[in-house]
Amino acid sequence: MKGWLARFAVPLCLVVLLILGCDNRSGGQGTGGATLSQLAGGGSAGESQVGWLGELLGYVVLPFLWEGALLAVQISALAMIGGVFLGLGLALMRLSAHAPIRAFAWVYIWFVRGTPQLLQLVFLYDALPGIGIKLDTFTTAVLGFALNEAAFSAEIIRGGILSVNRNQTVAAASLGMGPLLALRRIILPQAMRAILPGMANDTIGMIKGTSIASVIFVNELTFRSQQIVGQNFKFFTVFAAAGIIYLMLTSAISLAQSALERRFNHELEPSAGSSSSWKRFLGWGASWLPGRVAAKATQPAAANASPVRTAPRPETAAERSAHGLLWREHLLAANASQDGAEDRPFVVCYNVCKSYGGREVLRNLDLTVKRGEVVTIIGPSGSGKSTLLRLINHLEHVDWGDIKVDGRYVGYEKSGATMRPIRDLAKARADARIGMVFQHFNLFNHLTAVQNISEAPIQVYRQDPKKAHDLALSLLASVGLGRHADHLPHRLSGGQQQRVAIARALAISPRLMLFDEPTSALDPELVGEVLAVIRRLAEAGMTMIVVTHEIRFAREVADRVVFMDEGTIVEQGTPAEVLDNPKEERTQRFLRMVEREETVADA
Ligand SMILES: Nc1ncnc2c1ncn2[C@@H]1O[C@H](COP(=O)(O)OP(=O)(O)OP(=O)(O)O)[C@@H](O)[C@H]1O
Repeated sequence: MKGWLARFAVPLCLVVLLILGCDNRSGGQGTGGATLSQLAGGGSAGESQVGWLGELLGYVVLPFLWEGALLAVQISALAMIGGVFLGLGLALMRLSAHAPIRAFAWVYIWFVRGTPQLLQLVFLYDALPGIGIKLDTFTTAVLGFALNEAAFSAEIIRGGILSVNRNQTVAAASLGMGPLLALRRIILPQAMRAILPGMANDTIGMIKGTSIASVIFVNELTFRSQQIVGQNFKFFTVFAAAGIIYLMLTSAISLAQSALERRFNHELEPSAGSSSSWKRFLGWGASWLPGRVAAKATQPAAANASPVRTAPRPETAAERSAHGLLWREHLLAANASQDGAEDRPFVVCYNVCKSYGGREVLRNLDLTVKRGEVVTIIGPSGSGKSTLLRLINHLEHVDWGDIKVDGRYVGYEKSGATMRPIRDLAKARADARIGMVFQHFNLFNHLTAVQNISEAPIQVYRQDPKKAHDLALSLLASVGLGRHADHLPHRLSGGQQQRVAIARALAISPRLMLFDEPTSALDPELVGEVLAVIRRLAEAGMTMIVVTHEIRFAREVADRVVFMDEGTIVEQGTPAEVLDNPKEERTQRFLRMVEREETVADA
């Protein structure tokens, strides 16, 4: 109730005062309104006994004013649509990697935001005929408002896009999504929550701002009010009526905003919260505050859901065998096209160099991985392990050297001694079918577990949605999360999220799986459930490169352990060779340090 009062008491008081003030200032004579036809026809206000409220309502329902309001709405709607599309283009230009494109968008936004809209309208109205373009006043107004809106919405959209974690784009790219697909399916739906309030503000501002179109003789609501006032001099009553009409129009925008915010609230699951847009607008039901919405959202479903941090139910032998079969089937499908090249090294990195801002991160690195081999990479922080994985999947360009997966470059063409990225990098990544699992899971926050998994098969690989959905459900079951199919990522524990991320990578039928410290962001009690899934993948014969700090795990699953330091491979061999009898002093020092840490953790 308090919140309701705080939100609406002040505006309501202002409206009441305005109405009372109108009555007093219009003479307080208790005069009634003129008949509508008199007003519309320009006749003087007739006297009646309906009182000030009746007079005000008379103006509010006046078709002459509503026609003007309709014009204002038409101009705003068309200009808003044009402005948003142009604004999206400008926002993307502002985020472009090419400086001239960024500069062009910046100058446009700077110029349009820095000059009064009134001047822009008058300029368009007077200057365009000078170059042979003659537009009517309505079209000029729509064009003027759209061009102006584009500059403002560009910055709102850019802000929304920037508010989405960059890891979402990286995860989309790793699944073979191109920049536009990732923007449409992953980034914009998440950015909408940040974009909507600003856009609603702009739309409301534009509906009110259409009044300045009267300078080029657009006959909209304010202009029409002025016409009536010019004939009956009832300034306050007529303008108060116009104000009420504006308020009704802008309230409709607020309602639409409320409904859209609900639609794009990825913390709110479909089953949670049933309050309508009206209730939300009025402050009843779910709160406008995201925190409270989220809290409310989780309550009803929580009763049915299992507690988030449960120990995984041990898998039965039958389940294990069924999941093993599913994964083997998956592997066979992915490898079907390969033409008897079993003996060829599957991943070949040769003389790979990578620097960031002059700092060498990988130095002349050579690594080969055989088909079906499990290679774990260990090494101190900053030694370039994650960078190597990102280069193999071409999430980053190599500076020098060669990387081939199954005998092919992933999105490069060779030019002399250097590799040049090709134009359709997304397609190359999709064709390579390299599944990647990240340290911080990078699940798409607005999609449920099952949607996260089926997104790439449907959108990138054009699989039948029903089949993709069924496969996603089986993969979820295979990682022990069958009951969590419809849960959004924030409802899952870290271990569960990571298992969904593994299932998502498996859904693209990968021929190679890259794991980038898959357990290092997890609480110790959740590590086991993720390692169990990776272990089963290894048993199924998946080729894998796993960057990890889990030495015990590396010892258990790896065919080969690679120790990296300062951007190069210091030592590699079987787990027994590298972990039990390391030759290099640097490896020995690292393992002693890890052992100390593990002892402390175990204690
Ligand atoms: N995009 C980037 N821009 C600039 N520097 C980067 C970038 N990515 C990585 N680096 C730097 O490259 C070095 C190697 O990073 P990388 O993440 O590959 O190391 P790592 O061995 O995986 O470390 P950790 O185990 O801590 O994840 C680090 O010093 C890091 O700061």
